Amino acid sequence: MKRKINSAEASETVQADWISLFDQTPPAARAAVRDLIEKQRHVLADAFYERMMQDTEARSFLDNGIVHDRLHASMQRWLSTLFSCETQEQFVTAMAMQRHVGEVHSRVDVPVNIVARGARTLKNQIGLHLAHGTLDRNGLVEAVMYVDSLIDLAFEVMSSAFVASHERTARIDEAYRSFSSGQNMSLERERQRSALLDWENRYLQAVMTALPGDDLPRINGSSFGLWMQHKAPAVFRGPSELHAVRALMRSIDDTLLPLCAQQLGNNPGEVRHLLKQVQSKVSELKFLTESMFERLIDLESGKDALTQLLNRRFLPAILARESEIARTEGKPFALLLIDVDHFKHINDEYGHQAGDRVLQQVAMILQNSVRAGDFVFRYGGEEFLVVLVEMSHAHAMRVAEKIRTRIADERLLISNGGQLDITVSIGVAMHDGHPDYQRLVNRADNAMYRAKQGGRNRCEHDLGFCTVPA
Ligand SMILES: Nc1nc2c(ncn2[C@@H]2O[C@H](COP(=O)(O)OP(=O)(O)OP(=O)(O)O)[C@@H](O)[C@H]2O)c(=O)[nH]1
Repeated sequence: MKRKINSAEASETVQADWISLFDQTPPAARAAVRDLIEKQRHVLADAFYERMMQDTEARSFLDNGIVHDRLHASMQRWLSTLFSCETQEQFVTAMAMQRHVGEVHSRVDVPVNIVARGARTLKNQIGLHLAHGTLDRNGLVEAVMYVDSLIDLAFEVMSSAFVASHERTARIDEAYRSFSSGQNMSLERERQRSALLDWENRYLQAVMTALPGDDLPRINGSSFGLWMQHKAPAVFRGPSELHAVRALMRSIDDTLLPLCAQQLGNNPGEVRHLLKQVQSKVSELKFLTESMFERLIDLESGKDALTQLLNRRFLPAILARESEIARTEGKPFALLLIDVDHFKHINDEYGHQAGDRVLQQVAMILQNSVRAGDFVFRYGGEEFLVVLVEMSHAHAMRVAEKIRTRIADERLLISNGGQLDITVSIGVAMHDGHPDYQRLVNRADNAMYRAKQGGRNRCEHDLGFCTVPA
């Protein structure tokens, strides 16, 4: 098990590095830097912001009067605090300041690369000022190295606080998401269906009874609208449909309702026309909402709706865990990537429904060909992925071959009592100790591709760096 370094140990290392930097840098060089910073901190802060404002990415975080004024003062404070450290106590205070800055950056979501760019800018600016000062060549080198190392130390502390805070936020976000989506989603779907219907009815009633210029009920303020704006982003994790839902609601509220209100009592023909437009937008809203809920319900259950196999959602977690077991307990695993041959032809010749039935039967054969501890996924349209746990290469090849022959021998049923012979191509890859599981999937994919190239209805393998005998 990899031992994690805790933050106390990490800050001890930074402190030890600072002490040795302090000891190695002659007092004259440190004093020259400290004096320069005290005299020029305003100029340095100016130059820093001027440079960062030229940067499109950075500008979006700084382009605001209050932020600019406050940050300008904090930048000067930051420079003074960091470069005036003479005692260990002052250094501890300076490092606490770096942690605080890292946490603020995480809350504001300033990307680390922008902070690194800022650090580089500052080093540059201070270096230029030093170069124009009175230090001799040696003194200049010592002072520049001191500035670089001290800013690097500050950046290191800032980054580790940033990462820790980001991880905390991500965990909380994830917990909130699971909590939100863990609620009964089928029930929530019903609730939102009826909330939308309820708004539609209220709107229709208002159109019948309201007088010209009266306000019509806005969809954004309805129970459906509020749920979509505030809860849906956490539940659906921001799929593109959600943007479309919001755009539709905006166009109803901002365009159609005001036009409709103007025409009430004046122009019944125009009101009818607008009503139809609202109804068509509501139909789109219903469709989008249904498809978001449907996808979520499938995903949450971890099951593929057609085959009842695992969907891809848990694949990264399962492969990461199996890689860990293989690494720590020496229990290798194998991956099979199985692709139905000429599946497009089956769809074209016998129809999509027949294709679906074939996929269901292949899924059943796969489930019945592996042990209870193995994992079977629907990986893509007509692609399946099997994780064979605690498996030698020779054994994995035997399982692959068994699956291939079973599928080739079985007559699959399609509608109207028809039967079909199909074959599959299989790529086998053994876990070879590489920690990146995507590489393992790619290797199985390459082997499967070779099986296709080699004439289909066959198994090919990829051993990677594995030394297991075949
Ligand atoms: N019936 C059905 N068809 C699907 C599903 N998912 C994907 N497909 C179809 O599967 C077909 C895959 O075709 P291709 O990728 O060309 O592969 P192929 O015809 O199997 O050819 P080879 O893999 O080269 O042997 C496409 O026509 C997809 O539309 C599904 O859920 N049901």
